[in-house]
Amino acid sequence: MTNPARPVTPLGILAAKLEHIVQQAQSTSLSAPLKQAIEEAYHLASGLDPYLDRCTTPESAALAALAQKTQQEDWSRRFSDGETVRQLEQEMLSGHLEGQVLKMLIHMTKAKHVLEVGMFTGYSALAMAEALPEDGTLIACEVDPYVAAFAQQCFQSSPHGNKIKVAIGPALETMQQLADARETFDLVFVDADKKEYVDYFKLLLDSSLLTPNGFIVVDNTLFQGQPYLSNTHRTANGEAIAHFNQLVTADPRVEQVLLPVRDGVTIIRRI
Ligand SMILES: C[S@@+](CC[C@H](N)C(=O)[O-])C[C@H]1O[C@@H](n2cnc3c(N)ncnc32)[C@H](O)[C@@H]1O
Repeated sequence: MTNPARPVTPLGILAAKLEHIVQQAQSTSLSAPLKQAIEEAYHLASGLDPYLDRCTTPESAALAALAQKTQQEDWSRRFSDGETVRQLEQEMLSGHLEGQVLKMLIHMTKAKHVLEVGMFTGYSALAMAEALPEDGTLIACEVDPYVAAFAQQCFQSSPHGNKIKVAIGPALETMQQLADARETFDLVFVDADKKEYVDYFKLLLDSSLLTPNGFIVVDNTLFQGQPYLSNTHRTANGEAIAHFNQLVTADPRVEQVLLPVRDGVTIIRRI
């Protein structure tokens, strides 16, 4: 049994709101041109994601299977039964478009050593591993042992799974241990606790974890639109991302671009 994912991106939320408005507008006395304009706005918003998917190289069979397995899992039950340490949800998975963006970034930068901060069921980790050379490595930080085991099982069915090493524990501790061990990474993908994003960023820039020409790629930097909406609409995570975005923008050590891919992806380069 699969459950439909709820919209968690600015575009997905906009499309869902417009769908609701289209339905409400049917039973009102709005003029026909206004009803048509509302419907056109809905199609403009709701058609984009499926079109991006269709125009993007399909995901591998291993990634498709991992996504399906994630969708079929009863995450609320796992949490209430005490199997996961926090409430996880299928919407955490990055997915086809973002996975392909990450793969392209690995190819374009010729990264060989990658660090992932926040793995969940391993979709982005496996997508990046698929783009790494045979001797490439990826260390994935994940605090939840249940989901770490879930991901490791999925990695076994891919020829690229052996490039991935999972570090179970709080990401900041793992990152500090890696820094102390003088490990370095060409690309770091940040996708764990939104309230810790500032700390991940500071540690990456203040240590030698990032190679001199390395890149930091950060997920959810549009956080459902909350950073650019009035702060009365912000959750604690939305507030944390708004603060993170401000901090990065003001940091003279880096240049960055925020791309409206899924829930926002920021690419950061140390200058
Ligand atoms: C949004 S999900 C990651 C999604 C994944 N990158 C993907 O693309 O499918 C965030 C993950 O970070 C983990 N996490 C949250 N806080 C963490 C922390 N302090 N240290 C390590 N992992 C953490 C959560 O357990 C969750 O699995």
